[in-house]
Amino acid sequence: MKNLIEFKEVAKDYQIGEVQIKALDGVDFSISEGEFVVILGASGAGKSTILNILGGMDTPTSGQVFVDGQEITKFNEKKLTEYRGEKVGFVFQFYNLIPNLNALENVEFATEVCKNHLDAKDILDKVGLTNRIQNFPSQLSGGEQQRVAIARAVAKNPLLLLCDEPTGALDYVTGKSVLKLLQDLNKETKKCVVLVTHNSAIAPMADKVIKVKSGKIESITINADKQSVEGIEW
Ligand SMILES: Nc1ncnc2c1ncn2[C@@H]1O[C@H](COP(=O)(O)OP(=O)(O)OP(=O)(O)O)[C@@H](O)[C@H]1O
Repeated sequence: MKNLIEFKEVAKDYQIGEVQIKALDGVDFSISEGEFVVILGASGAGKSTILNILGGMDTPTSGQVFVDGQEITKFNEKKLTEYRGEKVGFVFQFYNLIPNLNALENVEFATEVCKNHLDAKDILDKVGLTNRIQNFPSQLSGGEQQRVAIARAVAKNPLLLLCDEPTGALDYVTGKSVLKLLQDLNKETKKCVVLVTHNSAIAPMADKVIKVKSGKIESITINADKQSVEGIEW
């Protein structure tokens, strides 16, 4: 299958006073169209830095990143803003919904600027929130808020769905149902999902597992027989 994403020798350094932190150090990997990828590693390994660079929210110190044939590391601010707006859907640990907009308005607000967006109501149906679209975030459970956040990301009809610890604030059962939703959406829409986590137990649900350690790639594994989330226990 065609490569959708390529990281080539990507490095990210932070200078804090006298100390240089190598958040990423020569990171190479590729991701194919439609893949469900889990980026796994301990706290501080560099997972979020990879995701932020891939999402155009951060830029590397050196190296190249290609997405869909374009070198995003050559993009200026304007092109990066377009890229973030049109091509990338984000799902974060703490949902980041707008408190004074209801579920439907949260999704519509995000899709307003996207040319190829999908119908907000249809997507909220798909994530199981048909009867909750008028609710404000404070009137929704954590799991429901994360479903709204996923709907908001998916409704943009992006090229990639990037998820940073999407179940980090949820209990086991709710977290599992959110992972199942992401797995189902990946299967149905064939959109590439990249999910960052420290939970190695969920690795079997991925097509590809990229392990990160101290800013370097420790291993890249292809799961020949990936599993449905329902069949995984942790
Ligand atoms: N803005 C920053 N300034 C200085 N150091 C940073 C900055 N952002 C990240 N780092 C450092 O870079 C390294 C990688 O951080 P990163 O957030 O990517 O790790 P992570 O694997 O996502 O960790 P976690 O699971 O705890 O979120 C860490 O040592 C972190 O302290």
